[in-house]
Amino acid sequence: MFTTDLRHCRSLLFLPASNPRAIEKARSLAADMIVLDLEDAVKPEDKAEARRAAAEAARAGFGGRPTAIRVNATGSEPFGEDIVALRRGAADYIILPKVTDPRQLHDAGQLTEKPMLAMIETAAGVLAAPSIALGAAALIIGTNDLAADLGMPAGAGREGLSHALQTVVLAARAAGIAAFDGVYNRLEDDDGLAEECRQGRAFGYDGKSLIHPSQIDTANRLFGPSEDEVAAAERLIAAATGGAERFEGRMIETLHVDAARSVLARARR
Ligand SMILES: CC(C)(COP(=O)(O)OP(=O)(O)OC[C@H]1O[C@@H](n2cnc3c(N)ncnc32)[C@H](O)[C@@H]1OP(=O)(O)O)[C@@H](O)C(=O)NCCC(=O)NCCSC(=O)C[C@H](O)C(=O)O
Ligand SMILES: [Mg+2]
Repeated sequence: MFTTDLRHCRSLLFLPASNPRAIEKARSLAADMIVLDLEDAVKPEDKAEARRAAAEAARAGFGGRPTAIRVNATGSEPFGEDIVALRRGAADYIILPKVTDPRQLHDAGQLTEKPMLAMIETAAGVLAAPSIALGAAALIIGTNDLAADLGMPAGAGREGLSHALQTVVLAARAAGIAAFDGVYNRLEDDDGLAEECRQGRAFGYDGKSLIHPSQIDTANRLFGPSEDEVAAAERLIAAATGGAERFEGRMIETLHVDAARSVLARARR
């Protein structure tokens, strides 16, 4: 299931690899990527068993959907065992958390054959994002850790993260890779989740990290092109004759035709 183009992924469902019920449940869920977590969702005493369970779950697969394993951060005690144990396993991707320097990806790459997604979760990571992106298959912003690293008070909202949110997308696009938004923690606030998905998409993110099955439909709907967008793209392509021209009261050029074709390609996937 390996592909280097992850821009079609709208929903990345994280689950603790130490939770067998969640693993079982994930097999029937419509997330575009399943992420088995070994890092912050797993207690220290459960790390070894979670590593074993993640390898087994990836081997069994998730109905052909891409599977990633988030290992513990480089420099942490379990990191070495994680990366070595999983290097030839069945997971399609490794997710490296708290990347602050491109050398971490390079060094981890000596220990695994898997393509790696890098999580940007600290001020240092944001500032190094353009060079980190050059060695990654995608970037994921870790908004919880980042808010903590920046010293933002609990419940501060995302305004203070806007520079980082934009920087991560810029870095990903400059490197030609996908960018994924962070998680939304409030499990029972569907409107808040939808608002954050719309905001993430407006920033240019391809999809969102998720923590609960109830969040999948919203992310898939809001990160995929809507029916209105598809219809508008079809009208634009049918009307365009090349060069600058008037279309439905606005100026369009070749780049708008290319963008409309991308919308249709994304809708097809
Ligand atoms: C957040 C949770 C701890 C909530 O758990 P709980 O209240 O027990 O959930 P429910 O009772 O509503 O669950 C109903 C059923 O759904 C299954 N379930 C729950 N979550 C998941 C999931 N993520 N994937 C698959 N299935 C899931 C339950 O097993 C129930 O099934 P059943 O028993 O058969 O009915 C919990 O949702 C959870 O653990 N979520 C994931 C947490 C996680 O992975 N965290 C790491 C990623 S967060 C991140 O990356 C932050 C980043 O690092 C940053 O810094 O920002
Ligand atoms: Mg984190």
